[in-house]
Amino acid sequence: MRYGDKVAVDGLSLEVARGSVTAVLGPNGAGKTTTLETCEGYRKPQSGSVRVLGLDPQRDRRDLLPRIGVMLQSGGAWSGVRAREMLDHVARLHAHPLDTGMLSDRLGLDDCGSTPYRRLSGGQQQRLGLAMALVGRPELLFVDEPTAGMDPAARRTTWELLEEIRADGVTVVLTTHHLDEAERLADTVHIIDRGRLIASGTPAELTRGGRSATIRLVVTRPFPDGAPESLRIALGEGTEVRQLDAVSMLISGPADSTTLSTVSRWCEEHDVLPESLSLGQRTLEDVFLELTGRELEP
Ligand SMILES: Nc1ncnc2c1ncn2[C@@H]1O[C@H](COP(=O)(O)OP(=O)(O)OP(=O)(O)O)[C@@H](O)[C@H]1O
Repeated sequence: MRYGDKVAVDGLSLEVARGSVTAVLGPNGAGKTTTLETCEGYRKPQSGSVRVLGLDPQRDRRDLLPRIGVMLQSGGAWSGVRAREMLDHVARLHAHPLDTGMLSDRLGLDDCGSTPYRRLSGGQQQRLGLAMALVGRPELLFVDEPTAGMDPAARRTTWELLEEIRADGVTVVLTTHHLDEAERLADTVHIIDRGRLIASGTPAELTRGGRSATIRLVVTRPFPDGAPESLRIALGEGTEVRQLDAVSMLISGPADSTTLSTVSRWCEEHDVLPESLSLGQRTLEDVFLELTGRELEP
């Protein structure tokens, strides 16, 4: 997919299993929305092919639309329409809609049902978007950044709702640049960067093994000056040391037993008393860093 000279999605190839939750994870501008919009039939790829529920999203649009739910990243409602009116309107477009009262209640939209769309908070607009995508009982749900702009409570409710939807057998494809969201919700994660697929697998497969380990060191009183540099020298080539605050550091280095013992010896030599020294599991952030040399959420 290109916009003029700009190649937004480049030779990306992925499959989504029915009944699964798939996360397309990547930084801003990676091509996530373009990928979704191509699957939804809003964009025509210049090359390659897309099949959704066995149908061509462009050619078979009329047959596909009643079977999918789409939550756009923003918009999707007229600015003056009241939240509940919009949801009821979308429900009437479907043959067997869900009960809109139940959906409003479940998504915490009852309090703002008579508020015009443009006056809803970002999180409320997101929740209304999700309700609109769900009301037609889709077989397949596309959600673009489902929890962007939501407070922590609304995020949790949305995650629970998406888990319930999966339990009902609905296939979910979501985009996110939040690692915790992908780790919590997805059966399969596709990491994309600059329009290309750079890794795919279950969160466990992607974070297992690898070349690096993450060690978190928390000490009882502030580190001496130059501590990160001195620790990096002690650990040698291929190790990164990041000071998080006055008393904690994050060390990413080779996944072998000597790394931990070197850190503990360095503490002893520098009269630093560890409060905790823990070897952490690799996260999707580490995977992204390893593959691209950049951080996913700077
Ligand atoms: N309509 C457009 N015209 C020109 N360039 C575009 C257009 N839409 C997207 N792009 C460019 O294509 C690339 C991919 O954009 P896309 O919106 O698909 O990324 P994204 O991963 O969804 O990002 P975000 O997380 O910020 O939403 C970006 O470089 C973006 O600037």
